[in-house]
Amino acid sequence: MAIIIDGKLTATKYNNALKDSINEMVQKGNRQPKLVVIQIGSNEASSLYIRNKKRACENVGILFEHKVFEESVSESNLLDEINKLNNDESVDGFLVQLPLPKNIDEDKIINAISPSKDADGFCPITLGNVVLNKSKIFPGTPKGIIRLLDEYKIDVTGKKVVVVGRSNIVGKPISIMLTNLSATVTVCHSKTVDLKSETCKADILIVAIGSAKFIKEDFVKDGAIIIDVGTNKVDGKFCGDVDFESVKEKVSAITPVPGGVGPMTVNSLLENVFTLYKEKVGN
Ligand SMILES: Nc1nc(=O)c2c([nH]1)NC[C@@H]1CN(c3ccc(C(=O)N[C@@H](CCC(=O)O)C(=O)O)cc3)C=[N+]21
Repeated sequence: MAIIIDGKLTATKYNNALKDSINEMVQKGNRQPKLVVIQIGSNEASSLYIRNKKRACENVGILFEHKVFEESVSESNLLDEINKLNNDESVDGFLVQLPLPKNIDEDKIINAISPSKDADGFCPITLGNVVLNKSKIFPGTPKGIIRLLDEYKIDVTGKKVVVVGRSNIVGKPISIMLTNLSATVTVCHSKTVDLKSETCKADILIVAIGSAKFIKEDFVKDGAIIIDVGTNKVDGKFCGDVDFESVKEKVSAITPVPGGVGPMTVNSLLENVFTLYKEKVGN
């Protein structure tokens, strides 16, 4: 039976350490850090994730503001709001919850976020610095995955890592961050010719495609480590991109859904806010 990599426990541990660091800053007379989350429309999954972010912020002592816009909001109104937040000194970081309505250009919105306020780590300057291995801010899910591997003493140096999915927020940045950590990384996607032959070579398999239980036992190598980024809802219950029941006897370690990567994503967001905050208030 595989080791279950406990993201919930690990996130709680890091959140508690962060809470202490924030407390220390406030004891020294600094203001509290502040995060603003912009939501457009009322997508059910987004509302749930935002609730989790809010709860986590309140637990560690980060002020949280939730700004909700109608589904019909114009791109220019949204850009005005982003501009206001870029210039609001009481705000350390903000993010625009994805996905956005079809009439809004996601690139344009993310591009408008100042790198000094980029809590998600999605803006082009931040991602450029990630590529160059000189960033202090990282996209939440990739950062959370690397922390989780570290917590479980899984050294990636020289390991064969296969990433399935090439999104801007998970697949691409995690493949670059692991390359910077000296892993040998293969990125697979919908046009990969023989996916199974690639995933079966992985010492560490990271799956971020958003397709419920897509990876079955015949896609994994004996003893592999599986990181499941998927958060799919099936019959009202969360499940990952990996068929947990199918692979669990074959692999050496696996992240569950829920309770795996998700809570680490939220912890990383809070860490990013604290990093941005320290750059503003000093140490
Ligand atoms: N601008 C932006 N930034 C994001 O960081 C962002 C986004 N858009 N759009 C959607 C994805 C998805 N995401 C998750 C956050 C928390 C959980 C999470 O807390 N998951 C729990 C399950 C939920 C629960 O049980 O409460 C878990 O896996 O244990 C999952 C996924 C952030 N995302």
